Amino acid sequence: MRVELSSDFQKKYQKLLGDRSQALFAAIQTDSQEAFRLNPLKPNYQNVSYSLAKPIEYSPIGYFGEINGNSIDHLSGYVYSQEPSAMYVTEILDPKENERILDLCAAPGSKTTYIASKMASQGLLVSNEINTKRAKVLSSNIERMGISNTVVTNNSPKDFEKKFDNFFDKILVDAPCSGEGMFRKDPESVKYWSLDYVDQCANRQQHILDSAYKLLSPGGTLVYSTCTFSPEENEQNVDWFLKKYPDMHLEPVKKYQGMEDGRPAWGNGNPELTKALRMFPDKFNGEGHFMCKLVKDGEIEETRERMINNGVKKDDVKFVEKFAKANLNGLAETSWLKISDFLYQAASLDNRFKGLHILRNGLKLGEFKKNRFEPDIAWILALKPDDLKTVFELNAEQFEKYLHGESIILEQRPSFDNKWIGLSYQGKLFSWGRYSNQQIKNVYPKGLRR
Ligand SMILES: C[S@@+](CC[C@H](N)C(=O)[O-])C[C@H]1O[C@@H](n2cnc3c(N)ncnc32)[C@H](O)[C@@H]1O
Repeated sequence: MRVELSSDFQKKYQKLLGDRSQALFAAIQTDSQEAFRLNPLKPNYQNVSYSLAKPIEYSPIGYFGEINGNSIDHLSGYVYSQEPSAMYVTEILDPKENERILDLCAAPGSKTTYIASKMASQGLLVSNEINTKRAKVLSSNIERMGISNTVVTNNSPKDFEKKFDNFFDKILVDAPCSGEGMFRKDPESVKYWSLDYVDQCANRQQHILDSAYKLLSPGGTLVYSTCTFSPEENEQNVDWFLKKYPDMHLEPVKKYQGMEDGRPAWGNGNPELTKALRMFPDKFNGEGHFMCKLVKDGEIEETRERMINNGVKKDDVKFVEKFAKANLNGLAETSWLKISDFLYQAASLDNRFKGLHILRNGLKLGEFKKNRFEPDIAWILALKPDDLKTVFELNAEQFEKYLHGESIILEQRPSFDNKWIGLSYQGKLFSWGRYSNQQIKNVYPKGLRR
């Protein structure tokens, strides 16, 4: 599909880029780059049905290629579709186990799920999204990838300021932007573009950056990224930020083939801006992006958590222990949290979260029903086959049926008789099944059925 570039856009970039602008406009008319990531949180995570012949050099888990949203690899959270340029943002952030990380503009979750996969279920990741509909998509992507150390919130960045000042070791601001770098991937986005829209985006980004500064610990790292070319939203905003907050400085980032320096001339002549990074699709094998790493002076300080009561009663524990004894090979020590009838393996019991709109705190384990406990899909997606007493491998026909919402009738009496079993296809756990009388009842959530 041809991307209709407006004359304002063309004039602007002819002025900024001179002759090179023609190469950029031509690149915008070519096909976008498809790529995907593997998920190291899963057992045998490289065992996928997609070709790994074209690795992305700057991402140890990234590959060129297209994936199918209905494949078992996708449904079981073994793969995540992400265009290649965007992958480098998380590599720059360099998340580590046991850090406290905030992703302020996180939906639909491609960078957050990458961050979590590098944290190996340790530490705390807060994934925030201001838009409620998008926050729900974020939450379900986090669930699919089997992530347990994340609190998903649906708030404005400002809402965090009072309670989380100087709290986070690392913050990602993957800002809402004018999206010029995504024109060829999403030609519809051209319709929203105007010179005024760029200015509005730049202004909104400054507000988000103001919040991010307050939430960042001394010694902490802030990664700022956009998928747009405009100087106003990139170099000019970074220059504005550095001037407003003199205890912040830019750190250089490694540049691979086709990645370019930020442009001082586009940011009031600030020479530091060469440390930022640009990707233009005429030189780089991915969509248009800008990213940079900003560090706050000082040392990271330990902050004590202020714990809340987890709401779990003695009887609740009994029900869960009974469930685990019948269906699991043990129950790990964990921080439980009960919210109404739902039980979570909490990512955080810190009372700083009080007052925020939380969609998910850690791993949703299940629900207390009358005199019993029923496990949630999120739990199975985070479990490994060895954690379960019974894993039942479906054949292709059974798998299709189960995805449609049908129950599975077994021809013979199986060797197990416990009620809650893990269902796998091609060796990948993707759902619970409820067994009784030679039948596996369908408990695949209605919203996920195909
Ligand atoms: C570029 S997208 C984030 C993409 C995401 N990081 C990912 O990798 O999947 C920017 C997000 O910022 C959100 N947003 C819009 N206005 C915002 C605001 N004022 N403050 C914070 N986030 C905002 C949008 O809803 C959108 O989901």
